[in-house]
Amino acid sequence: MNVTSRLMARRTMALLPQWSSRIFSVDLDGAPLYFAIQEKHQGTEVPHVFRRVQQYDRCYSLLVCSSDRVRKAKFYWELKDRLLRDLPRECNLSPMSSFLPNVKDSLIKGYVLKDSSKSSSRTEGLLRHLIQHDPVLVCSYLRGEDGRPWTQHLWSHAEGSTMETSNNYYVVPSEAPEYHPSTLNIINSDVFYSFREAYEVLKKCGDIIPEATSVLELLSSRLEARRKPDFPVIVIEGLDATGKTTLTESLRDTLGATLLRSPPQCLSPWRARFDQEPPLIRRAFYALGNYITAEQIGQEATKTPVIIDRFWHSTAAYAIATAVSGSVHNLPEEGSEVYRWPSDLFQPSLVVVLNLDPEERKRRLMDRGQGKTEEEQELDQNQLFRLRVEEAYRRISGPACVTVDASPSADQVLQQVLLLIRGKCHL
Ligand SMILES: Nc1ncnc2c1ncn2[C@@H]1O[C@H](COP(=O)(O)OP(=O)(O)OP(=O)(O)O)[C@@H](O)[C@H]1O
Ligand SMILES: Nc1ccn([C@@H]2O[C@H](COP(=O)(O)O)[C@@H](O)[C@H]2O)c(=O)n1
Repeated sequence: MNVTSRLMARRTMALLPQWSSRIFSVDLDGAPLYFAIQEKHQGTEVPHVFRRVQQYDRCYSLLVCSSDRVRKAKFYWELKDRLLRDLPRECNLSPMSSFLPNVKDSLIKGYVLKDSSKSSSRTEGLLRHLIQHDPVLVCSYLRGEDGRPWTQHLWSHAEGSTMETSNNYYVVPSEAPEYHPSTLNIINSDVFYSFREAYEVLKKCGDIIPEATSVLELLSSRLEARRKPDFPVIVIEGLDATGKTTLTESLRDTLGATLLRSPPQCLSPWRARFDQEPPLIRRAFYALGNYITAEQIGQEATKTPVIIDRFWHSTAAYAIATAVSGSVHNLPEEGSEVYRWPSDLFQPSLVVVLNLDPEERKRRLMDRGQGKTEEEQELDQNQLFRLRVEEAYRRISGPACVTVDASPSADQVLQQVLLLIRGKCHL
């Protein structure tokens, strides 16, 4: 190793402080399996994940690292498609992450790549290209010989050539952490707790997503002084096809109220565009939508009661449920700061969540027969995702939601919600 190469290798390591304190998590068949690394060879136990990849000839990991969080999010979002397109057919990808246990914002995402193609040249050529041009750290994993454990080798690149670091790390089993790793980065990456945080993300996107600038222009006049509304403000929440539109329109007519929604109408031209973006950008867009709706509430609630079709609960619950995989036990625990209401966002007088049996919801979706967003399809197909969204709704606090059974007739649901409104809001 010459001096430049040594420097490059050190710089690569510096990108990941406390490399050997990190835990690595690989999602195989939806369940995370953990391993750690050690500088010294102790014991011979092979982590479960490496027993599962034995049949592959070669194994690599790619972790996306960049201090520019917009670039990092975009690159990670596009990486999977790129790998699936360019890698040999015999390669298999699984989501992977690395984190410092219980350290917020320490999560780094990536993939484990298992390769059983005849030759390593195509895969390694692609990996070399990636570390030269993109914010990615590559490691290869080698099966130990003579009873020695697997080793991890970090790749670095200098002066036109790629090399593996000479100091190897031994791969060892690790306990599952107390909290699911994806909960570490939710705050201000998936859920935004202030106008400023969400605004900053869209501002940084301006040069790569021109639509972000148009959205920001709509926001420039916001943040007028907030005053307590004269009339009650009631939010109706629930999964798609639970009856929100039907109920909010009936409430509007019965109460002589103004009906608003989040995201507001003025964001419609850009919604489909932001739905294609990675969670960091997509969620910032929806978060800002709530602030625009809050502005409209401020104006309307001086004149009439206001009914809102979706608001903050939707933004936070879907974002949390998407960030975390697997069962509801992987969600941040009840009472976690992840479920708190943003301190600068208007708080409605009442939030009602419509709850519906999954089979009846499916029936209503079929009857309606409209196209579905990817997230709606996911809700349909993935019952764990649906359970996570419902549980996240329930855990959000300040204001908490009141659950109403949406299975009776539309009129019965309306009467039930009117009772709640009259009890809580003295209408
Ligand atoms: N209480 C009810 N009983 C039976 N059918 C209902 C009831 N409420 C609504 N529906 C029907 O279910 C379908 C979905 O209702 P609606 O569009 O109001 O749901 P939604 O929650 O607004 O959906 P989305 O979030 O996807 O817009 C519609 O066809 C509607 O007529
Ligand atoms: N305040 C909101 C409203 C919606 N979302 C996201 O949109 C999807 C559901 O919207 P529908 O128009 O289909 O009802 C859902 O996937 C949410 O992610 C949001 O984030 N915030």
